[in-house]
This record gives sequence, structure tokens and C-alpha cells, in this order.
Amino acid sequence: MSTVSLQQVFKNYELGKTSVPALRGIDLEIQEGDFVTMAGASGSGKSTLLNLIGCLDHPTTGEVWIGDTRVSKLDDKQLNETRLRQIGFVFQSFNLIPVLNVYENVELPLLIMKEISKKERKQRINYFLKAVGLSAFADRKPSELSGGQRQRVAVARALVTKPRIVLADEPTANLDSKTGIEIIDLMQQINEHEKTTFIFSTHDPKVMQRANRIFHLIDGKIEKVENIR
Ligand SMILES: Nc1ncnc2c1ncn2[C@@H]1O[C@H](COP(=O)(O)OP(=O)(O)OP(=O)(O)O)[C@@H](O)[C@H]1O
Repeated sequence: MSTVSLQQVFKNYELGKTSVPALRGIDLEIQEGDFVTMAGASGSGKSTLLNLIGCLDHPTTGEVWIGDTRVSKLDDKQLNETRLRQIGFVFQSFNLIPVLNVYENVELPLLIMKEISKKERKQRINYFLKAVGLSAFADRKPSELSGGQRQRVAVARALVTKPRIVLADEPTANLDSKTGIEIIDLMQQINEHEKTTFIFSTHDPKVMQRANRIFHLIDGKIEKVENIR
């Protein structure tokens, strides 16, 4: 069974009387432990596609499956639950809470998961802070970190719930190219070690080459799938 499966997915945005076709018949399969990228120019549909896989939006038509769950049929409450349990997010603009320190930012999604004990919470946070190389920065506020370090915090926060899939929409867009590659390499190490499936988007040719598979999007369609390794 695929971890993510999309079948004939169309997404239109309604803008007044006009309908903007953002995705035009997407079929794709992503397997457990994949490290894949959605590549394409601005407006090609990358964010729309990640939002659908991330249960943040509904397709206009077509089916979206996460494992054996047909998420395109779930109501908002079930979507929230799927999102919390199965998916971690990394954003282009980091989206850290400025008044919380690094440790507390990583802790945040775990506070919603009532079944996780205080002891386990602490263990997980320390484990993932170490994995992203930020154990020594636990007490710092986001404003006291570099862009690359902030994105590392966001990666730890995405992983701490042990999601099946991490979605990263242009995670390197606000970083210089060397730091951007370091973030992708960090995600890949975690992908290999934890077997978490990673799906990220980029329009940077150097960044896309780090993926195992590239889905090339043009005008809302997958034009080509490139297997790198
Ligand atoms: N909320 C919205 N309302 C109307 N049109 C939208 C909306 N979001 C996206 N679109 C349109 O859908 C198409 C795909 O946009 P999308 O943001 O998915 O592309 P993208 O590849 O992620 O672009 P970028 O790299 O600039 O973020 C574009 O034509 C865009 O203008």
C-alpha cells in the first residue's frame, strides 16, 4: 500500500465568477520512506498539492489517500485528527512562536496529544533537538537564532509527533543556498534514520537534485517523474 496516493485530482479556486484551475488531473503514488520533491515554477501548483496531501484543503474532484484512509471523504474533525497524528509540517517562513524558546516550540504539538506522558514528551524533545543539532540552543528564543537554525527547530517540531509524513513547502526559500542544502541534507539523514516519508517543494534545481524522486509540475499537471536514485 502506498503512503500517499492521488487519483485524478483536480483543484479549482473560485475567484468571483472565474474558476482558477490549480491542479488538472494529478495521479501519483508515494511509498513509505520516500524522499521526494514537487518541483515547478511559481504558480505550477506545488503549494496546492501539498495542502491537499496535508489535509489542509479538499480537492474539487478526485481522491486523496493517506495509507488506507480516503482523506478526501473525511469531515473537518477527522481531517484535523489525521493531520495531528500522521503529518508534520515545515513552512517556508519557519512559523515559530516568537515568545517561546526552542524547547517550548518543539514541545507545542505534543501538548495536544494527551496520551503522551510528561516523561516521554521530554525524551522526544531532547531526542529531536539532538537530531537537528540544537541541544545547546534549547533556551534560546527564535529571534536569537540564524535562519538555518530556525528551520532546524521547525524540522524538530514537525518530527516530534512521530508523523508518518513530513511536508515541507519551499523549506529552503528563505535561506541562502548553502544553508538550504544543509537543511535538505538534514531532512534526508532523518528520512534514512527514522524512515519518515518526506515530501518537499522547491523551484531550486540544486535543492531538487537531493530528492530520490522529482515530480515535475507544469501548469497543474505532472509532466515528468525523474528517479534520481
Ligand atoms: N487561494 C487561492 N485563490 C485563487 N487562486 C489561487 C489560490 N491559491 C493558489 N491559486 C492559484 O492556483 C495556481 C497554483 O498556485 P500554487 O500556490 O499552488 O502554486 P505554487 O507552485 O506553489 O507557486 P509558488 O511557488 O509561487 O508558491 C496559481 O495560478 C495561483 O494563482
